Amino acid sequence: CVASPTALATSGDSSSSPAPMAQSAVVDVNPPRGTRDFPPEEMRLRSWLFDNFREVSRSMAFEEVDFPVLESEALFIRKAGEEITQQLYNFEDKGGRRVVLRPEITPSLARLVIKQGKSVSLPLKWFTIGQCWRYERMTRGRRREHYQWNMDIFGMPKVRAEAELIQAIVLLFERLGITSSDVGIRLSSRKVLQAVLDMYSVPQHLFTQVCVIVDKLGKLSREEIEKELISTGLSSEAVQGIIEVLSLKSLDKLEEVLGSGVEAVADLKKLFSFAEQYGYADWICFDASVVRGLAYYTGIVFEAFDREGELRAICGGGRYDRLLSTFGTEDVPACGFGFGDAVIVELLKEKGLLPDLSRQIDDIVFPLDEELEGPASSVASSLRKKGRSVDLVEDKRLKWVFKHAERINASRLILVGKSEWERGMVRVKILSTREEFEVKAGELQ
Ligand SMILES: CC(=O)Nc1cnc2ccccc2c1
Repeated sequence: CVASPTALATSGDSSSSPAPMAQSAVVDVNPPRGTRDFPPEEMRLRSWLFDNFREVSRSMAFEEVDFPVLESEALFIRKAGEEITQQLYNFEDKGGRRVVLRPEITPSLARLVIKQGKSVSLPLKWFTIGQCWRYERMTRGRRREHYQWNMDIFGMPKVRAEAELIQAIVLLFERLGITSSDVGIRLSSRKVLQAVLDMYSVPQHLFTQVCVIVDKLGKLSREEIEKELISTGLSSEAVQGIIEVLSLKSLDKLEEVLGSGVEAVADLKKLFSFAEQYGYADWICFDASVVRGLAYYTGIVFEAFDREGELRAICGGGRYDRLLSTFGTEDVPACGFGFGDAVIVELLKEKGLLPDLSRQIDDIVFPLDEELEGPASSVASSLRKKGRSVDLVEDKRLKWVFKHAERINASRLILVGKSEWERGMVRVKILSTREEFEVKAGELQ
């Protein structure tokens, strides 16, 4: 049966306060659970943040790309037990296709690289800012969508790619006023874990599962981690060996344990020497416990965190040299990061670094009476063609117009009055100096 209007009005979650009980019910005006609206003020902050993402991407000579938010589910079916693949926002469309709202962007990037195949020359440096989704059980009450800035390099096998991506992250933080005493970037390599598993002759097929489990260090207790590792079939020596190596915080100690000439150590040393040359050495530190939670990473991995507070991950990424072969084609070395829109804003709030983003309009054009609405249109139109932002206001009292001018921080008020217009003039009021004068309408700019 069709829900009665009252049922409609009261449906939805408790946080959506239903409109007062009118005869015909109002739909639930809140967005779906876990999603956000962006009214003008929030949208100005989001645009400011995204413009900074874009500016850094431009300065690094990355090209912008984009993809559908809707993707085939097949792109995200992975067996490593990652949280992200256990919370797919998936469904069957009307054509019976298994589709998802994408939980991340890297697989779409890889899909496009494969699709473009031989027609693109490597290396590719691509970026995008896109909405990602997850379907969490109501319990957690966490957000089900966020926007991510992704920067990825395809076809650059050496550590230069990681060095470039870390510079992009540091440039972004510096643009926002965040310093290396606010935020650090922890880095390591999954080849460290690979070397440890080899030491204990752990079969290769367990590698990604072990990575996903070890990534929970800091979220789960050490006992829980050990239990999960044992349950994948690791010997307790291997488990102890892993935990011991992952607690290392110095490259030299790592070299002692793994032996010299290990690829992981060479890569990381190279990256640290690059960091000196780029000038971001004081932002980064080696931390063997960094593995990141995505199954496809194969090499260096990194994440930025706030040095105070609960050490939240602000962004993270790494090398994924073998993702394309999981889609059935030959591998292209790749490296990238994702930078979410939520934690960074929390951090900026805590640091008092949120910018003042009030509205800023150049001109208000206001006809002083109805018969001047036509002339006011031509005045507004010619100013707009000259690139001015113009708010054309009518049917208001002058008192309201002055208040409105203040609210939107207009620079000028252009009054179109009968006597002036008959002489081909308009009255201009500069709102900052209160200066007022007449100008020939045709000469206004
Ligand atoms: C802090 C936050 O909103 N995180 C968040 C929110 N939505 C997501 C959706 C997909 C993947 C990761 C996500 C992460």
